[in-house]
Amino acid sequence: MKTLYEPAIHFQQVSFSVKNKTILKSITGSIPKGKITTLVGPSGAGKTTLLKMCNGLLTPTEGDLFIDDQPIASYEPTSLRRQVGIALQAAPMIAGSVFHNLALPRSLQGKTLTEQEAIQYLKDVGLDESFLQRSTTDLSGGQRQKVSIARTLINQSSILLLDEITSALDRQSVQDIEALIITLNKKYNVTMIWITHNLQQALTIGHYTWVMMDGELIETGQSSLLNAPKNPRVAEFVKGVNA
Ligand SMILES: Nc1ncnc2c1ncn2[C@@H]1O[C@H](COP(=O)(O)OP(=O)(O)OP(=O)(O)O)[C@@H](O)[C@H]1O
Repeated sequence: MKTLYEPAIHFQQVSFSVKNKTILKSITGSIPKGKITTLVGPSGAGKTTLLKMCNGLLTPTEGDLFIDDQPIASYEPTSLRRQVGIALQAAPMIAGSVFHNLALPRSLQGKTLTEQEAIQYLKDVGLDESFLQRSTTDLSGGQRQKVSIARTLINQSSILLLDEITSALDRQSVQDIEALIITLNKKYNVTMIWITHNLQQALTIGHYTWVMMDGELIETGQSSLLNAPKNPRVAEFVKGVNA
């Protein structure tokens, strides 16, 4: 398939069914390399299921998925998880210090993270070195999300999956995380897929947007498509959200 941009991820007629229920229906499309693609659609549309395909947490029941032009099945699972990082709304952490959590991805590979490196990663996400020894249980929601994002940087992932990472945050923290994601995208050229229910966020943060409905990919294009959708199903969805 010819695309105008280099794809980081390509879905070729990807379907996913579980217990006779079809959750994803023949998804075909490409996620552009180095850009932010926002993924929107009503609750239950299949957004998280699609995201989980991208780092091997779920496997298509039909169709093919390619990362950097290679079939996803050809990747060794742990190296795939390193290459494709994920940050979730709940920003799950293990009990202990921020440093302990940052060092975890390295220690899983039998490697160490120095304090100096950890401080640099904290700086990348706008936290100073005093956070290094803080307990993760004492962090605010926004700070937790920043640590969770810093943890994904440690693997130097080329693709980052973001699932509703600002949904539980106050307005200031939402703005901080949005600015952080834009900065990191530019600095490290990371391909990002960001699921959001906030259409304004999808529009302003995304370079590109995918719209899903009932397990189908019903529209893709530059995020400005959300301003004046030509597809009547997208128009109805946007109108419903903004009502
Ligand atoms: N393991 C499973 N078994 C059965 N049904 C599932 C399973 N996983 C997901 N589903 C169903 O598939 C549909 C899509 O779920 P998914 O979480 O991908 O949607 P979503 O668009 O991310 O929704 P939301 O915006 O509410 O998070 C939903 O109807 C969900 O209940």
